[in-house]
Amino acid sequence: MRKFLAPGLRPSMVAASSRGITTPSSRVSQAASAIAVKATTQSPSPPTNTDLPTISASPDKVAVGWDTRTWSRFHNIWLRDHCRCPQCFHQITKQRLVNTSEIPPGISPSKVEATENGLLVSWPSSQPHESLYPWSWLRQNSYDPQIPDAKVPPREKILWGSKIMNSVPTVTFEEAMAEDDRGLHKWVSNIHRFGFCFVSGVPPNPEATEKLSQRIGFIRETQYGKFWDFTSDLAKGDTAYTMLALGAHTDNTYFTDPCGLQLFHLLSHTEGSGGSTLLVDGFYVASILKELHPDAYNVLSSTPVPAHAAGELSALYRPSPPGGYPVLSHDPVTGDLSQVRWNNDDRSVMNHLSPQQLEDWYAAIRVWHKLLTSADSEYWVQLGPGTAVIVDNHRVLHGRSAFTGKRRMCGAYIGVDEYRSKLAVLDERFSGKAFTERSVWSPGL
Ligand SMILES: C[N+](C)(C)CCCC[C@H](N)C(=O)O
Ligand SMILES: O=C(O)CCC(=O)C(=O)O
Repeated sequence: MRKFLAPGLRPSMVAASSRGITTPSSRVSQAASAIAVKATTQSPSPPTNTDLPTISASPDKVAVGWDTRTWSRFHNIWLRDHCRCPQCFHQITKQRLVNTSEIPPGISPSKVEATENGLLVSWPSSQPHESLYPWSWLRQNSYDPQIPDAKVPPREKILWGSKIMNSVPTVTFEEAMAEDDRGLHKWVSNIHRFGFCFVSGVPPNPEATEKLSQRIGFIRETQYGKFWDFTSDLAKGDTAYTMLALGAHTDNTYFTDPCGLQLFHLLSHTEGSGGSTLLVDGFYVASILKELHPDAYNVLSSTPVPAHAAGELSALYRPSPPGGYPVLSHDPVTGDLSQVRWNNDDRSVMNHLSPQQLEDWYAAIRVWHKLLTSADSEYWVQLGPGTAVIVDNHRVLHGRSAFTGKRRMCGAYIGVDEYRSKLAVLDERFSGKAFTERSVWSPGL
């Protein structure tokens, strides 16, 4: 099979062989080995489907040619660090065993070979060591360059405004509780896609509601307790325990790690009216803000906002660092919006900005608030016994109208990592392929 060098690679110190490339275990002078490889000038024929990828070794990298246009380059140290053999990677715990700091910085394979099962790399050492990397795993984890179409596609999010009322995501209590977890997968998939989901047919009691909450993950205990069952008696030092209206907000802005999900189930409301529930898709509103008011979007994405929970003498919560976090946070890798944090009632004194920053921030939150409270953004719904709603507290804001009478609400927080873990586990199980055990090559490990 013809050998050719990856674009941008110098004739490497390799001796081509029929099935692989044998590199001297220690570095030899360039002149002595460059003749070992005849750099081809013709454009190489693209590997057909039956062909194995083409490989090429340079002093510090191994290149893999997927086709004539797509080459990936992997640092030798990266390859050695990512060996997944039983000596280097615990096959059950999926934890790295190799001591990365002991990998020689200038490590170079003694041999690299394209095999049916993947890239086979032999490492020079007192005990010969071989690493095999499946082709699909290498392509999926290619970083030089990134190969987007090889990656697991991200789950779709559907952004919504008030018109969501015409087709609200719902599962039944029976589905969510079913032991085969298919209904649970449907429930958490809806939460991820829409940022909220109703559950109908919930027995109107706290016990069933708590069991429902625990289907996703263990309940996150806070200063408000574990599973909460509350009314307007200021049992806790927070306006949620009053009859006051609450504007669209996300909870726990005073925590470093705001809860991931919040479940609400209105158990009863007698001798009065009001108390409607407000839902707003913060990602939808942020997308409009970004489009129409990019400067304001940037201000809300970069200005830290301090917050506190100080209503209980036994607790005084502030996030770490105390300056807080911006209203809009982004994934540092993809740049995508990752979290909305907004609770104007729980915001602390703004004493950390310059006069200009302060003016810019107030102007930005004015625009933000206008969009949040527009008829196009707000989805109002009257909850009642039997219908619970769960909300992605990192995306969807919630609130309520003022009310009179006796109103009893119960629910719980679930941590964001518990929620994301459950979704990932259910995605594994219901991915369509037979899933018996998690592979050391599972995406993202
Ligand atoms: C949910 N529960 C009634 C227990 C507490 C509500 C706490 C609300 C708080 N102001 C926040 O935004 O986090
Ligand atoms: O009472 C309600 O309907 C919602 C209360 C609330 O916003 C909260 O607990 O965070």
